Amino acid sequence: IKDGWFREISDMWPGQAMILKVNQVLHHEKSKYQDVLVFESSDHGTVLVLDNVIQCTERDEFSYQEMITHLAMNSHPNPKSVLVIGGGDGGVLREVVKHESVEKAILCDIDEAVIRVSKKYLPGMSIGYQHPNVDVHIGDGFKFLADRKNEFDVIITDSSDPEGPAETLFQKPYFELLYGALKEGGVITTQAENQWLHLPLITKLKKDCKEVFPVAEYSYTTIPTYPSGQIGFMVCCKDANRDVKTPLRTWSPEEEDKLCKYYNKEIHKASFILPTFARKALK
Ligand SMILES: NCCCN[C@H]1CC[C@H](N)CC1
Repeated sequence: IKDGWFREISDMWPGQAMILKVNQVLHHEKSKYQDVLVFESSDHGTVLVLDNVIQCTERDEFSYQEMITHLAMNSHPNPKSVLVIGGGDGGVLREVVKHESVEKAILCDIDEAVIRVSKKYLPGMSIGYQHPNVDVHIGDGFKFLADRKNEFDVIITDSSDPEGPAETLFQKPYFELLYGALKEGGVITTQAENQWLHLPLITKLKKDCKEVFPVAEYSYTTIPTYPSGQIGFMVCCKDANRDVKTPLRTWSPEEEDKLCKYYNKEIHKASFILPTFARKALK
């Protein structure tokens, strides 16, 4: 932070940077895995930063948390057991428990510091931890999945970027673990980066997913404070006949307005419509 501004400079988005005005730093520590920073911004609420990369801001986190969750949950007929890998801020859990069908939701994040700090400084997201059907596991998602077979209806990988603790969550062996941990008809979503910045990575990601899952589609949402203002998801299903681009289950318009600020059944479908340059690369 210099002259009251935070700059998100990284070689993952060369030559550009999001810059946010800082009112005050609330917390800063070196955890076992990464640098953890929380600051009060002038216009985006409280901001969580890991290794100098913006993870979420109170102003726009709902876009990402709702889409990565409901794209998966509404592509499953009756999701009862759900696993979140990463997601330490609690926002995805908050979205998962909006579905009454959920009997058990487990969150597995490698870094206890992110959970501890989110509970203290991000109450609007960490509210997800308060639900009675939620269990928290501190550990490497890769190891957690290794001995879980045929257990989950939905697995959401809410990860940071490939540079850092989440590196293995973008590789094919991880998708094979996900496949094994899913029950029949299971659905996954993963954080799948930005089509303007990471198209080669997304192309490889989709190729790897298609070698493991019969259905694998890229979807994206708009989110002002992520690099280039949007982020994508890989949506995969074990059932070759499942059309993940159309929600299987929908809330009524009134319920949609009550439950979500971004996700709705139209944007579920629209999120898979890609610009030609991305559609060609991801064919
Ligand atoms: N629950 C928030 C997870 C954060 N997701 C990522 C953070 C880093 C970004 N460059 C990409 C999304």
